[in-house]
Amino acid sequence: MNNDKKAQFAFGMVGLGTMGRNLLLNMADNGFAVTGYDKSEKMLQFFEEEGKAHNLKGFSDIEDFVQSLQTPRTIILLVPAGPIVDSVISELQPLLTKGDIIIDSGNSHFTDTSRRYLELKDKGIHFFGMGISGGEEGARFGPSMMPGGDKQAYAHVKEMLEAVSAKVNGDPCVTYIGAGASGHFVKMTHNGIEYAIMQLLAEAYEILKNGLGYDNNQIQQVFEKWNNGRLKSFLMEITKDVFLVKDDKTGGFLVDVIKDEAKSKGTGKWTSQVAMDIEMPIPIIDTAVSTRNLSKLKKLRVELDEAFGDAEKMKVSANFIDDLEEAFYFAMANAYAQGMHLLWKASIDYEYGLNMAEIAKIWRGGCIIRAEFLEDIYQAYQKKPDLEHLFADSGIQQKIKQSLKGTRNVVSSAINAGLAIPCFAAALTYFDTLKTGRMPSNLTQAQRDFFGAHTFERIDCEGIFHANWNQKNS
Ligand SMILES: NC(=O)C1=CN([C@@H]2O[C@H](COP(=O)(O)OP(=O)(O)OC[C@H]3O[C@@H](n4cnc5c(N)ncnc54)[C@H](OP(=O)(O)O)[C@@H]3O)[C@@H](O)[C@H]2O)C=CC1
Ligand SMILES: O=C(CO)[C@H](O)[C@H](O)COP(=O)(O)O
Repeated sequence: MNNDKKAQFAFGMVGLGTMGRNLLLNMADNGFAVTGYDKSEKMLQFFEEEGKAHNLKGFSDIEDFVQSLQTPRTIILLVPAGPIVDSVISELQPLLTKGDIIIDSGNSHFTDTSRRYLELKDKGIHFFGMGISGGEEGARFGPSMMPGGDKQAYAHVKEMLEAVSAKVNGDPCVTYIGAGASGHFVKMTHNGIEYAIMQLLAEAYEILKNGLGYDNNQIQQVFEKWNNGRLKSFLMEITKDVFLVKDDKTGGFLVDVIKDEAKSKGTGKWTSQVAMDIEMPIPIIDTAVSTRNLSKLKKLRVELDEAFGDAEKMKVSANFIDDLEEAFYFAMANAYAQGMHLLWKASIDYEYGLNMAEIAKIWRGGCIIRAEFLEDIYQAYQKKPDLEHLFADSGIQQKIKQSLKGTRNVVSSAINAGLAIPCFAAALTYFDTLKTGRMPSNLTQAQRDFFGAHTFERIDCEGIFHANWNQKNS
């Protein structure tokens, strides 16, 4: 796109909160003339602060906003997910022209996106569900973006999205994800992985603090060291920095005065719900969601803490921190593997046609789950694009094998001490189950047939069987 074309106002933003405001400025910085609309007074404030310095226009009337844009218009929505998205679309729709594009970049549920995609397709409007990740900073200086929708319409937005996205080795952290709601499905899964990694970091903190008795400075140093190695990631980086921040009110560390109840907006829960629907096991993500819910049971936890007593200090060997690094690597790898496995299955079930290597590639930069390990994931799926599970890759297998001893030591030591490490434990039990050639599920099948005549299959011949299990007295 030449500069004259970029200077034509064809891109608009609805919602100028944390994400919309920053993405709009990012687009303007990249030479795109952009128009913003927000129903609140934020709009006027925003354009007073930023309007003069950039190629920006702002409107508080939605009709003026739409009319200010040249066709085909591209309108990005960064408003809260849910009914507000529907209400904005119904306000916009009569004002639009066939061929215009709406991109919903909020964290919408992918089933809402499928519905909106079909409703707008009927009206000649291209609808993209585009996950965006990177928070405030990412939106401003380079997020990772996951657009799904009409492939031909993508050509209209490709250059702009590539320009504003984060870059890794010069490659943009955005790609066409696939048909329909695939963009939002992939973003939802990204957030599921985000929940899992955040919980693993919290459990590492628990082990260091309550298992080993480390103070915040020592904990900070461990995370800092890890962030200089193979565990390097955005979440590790911000976590190490959390332990540096002092509280103005008490003079102590801020982290120590934060209430231990973790909130959530729902994307992690959706990941688990969908995984159950399509029968894909993602127990680390499920456990991370449940653990946030457990954290909310503060009153009950305090009561039971008094009844059952504290965890013990861990009795550990000299190289325990190295074991913990291995355990973190192992559990983190399992969390990414489960997320990728979910995407692999969703791609088949929903006919998304996902390119797993490309997804790993655009997650290497800009997004919340960006991590050194994504380079390994990218390489594995590049080598074998239809890889069912990350652990079927021989390179990954080597690394997992090397981290197993330390993982078993950490998980068993923590469990023996009575420390809660639900996601580390879920990672290990998931792995141990996945590598079990013959599970005890034959017994489950026998029980189902016993009480409900649900039938079973045999290992020695084809067919469906039912047995008379009431033979004890015969
Ligand atoms: N914050 C983050 O780190 C990330 C957020 N997201 C997703 O992006 C979306 C936006 O998030 P975020 O920017 O944080 O949210 P904010 O609440 O900061 O911003 C949303 C903006 O939309 C405005 N708005 C609400 N209703 C309307 C309407 N009917 N017409 C026009 N404007 C409206 C709000 O105005 P008012 O405040 O007056 O209601 C507000 O200015 C959400 O879906 C979120 O889940 C995705 C990735 C990261
Ligand atoms: O999408 C995001 C990052 O990728 C958001 O920050 C996300 O909404 C955070 O989720 P939650 O509030 O449930 O922790």
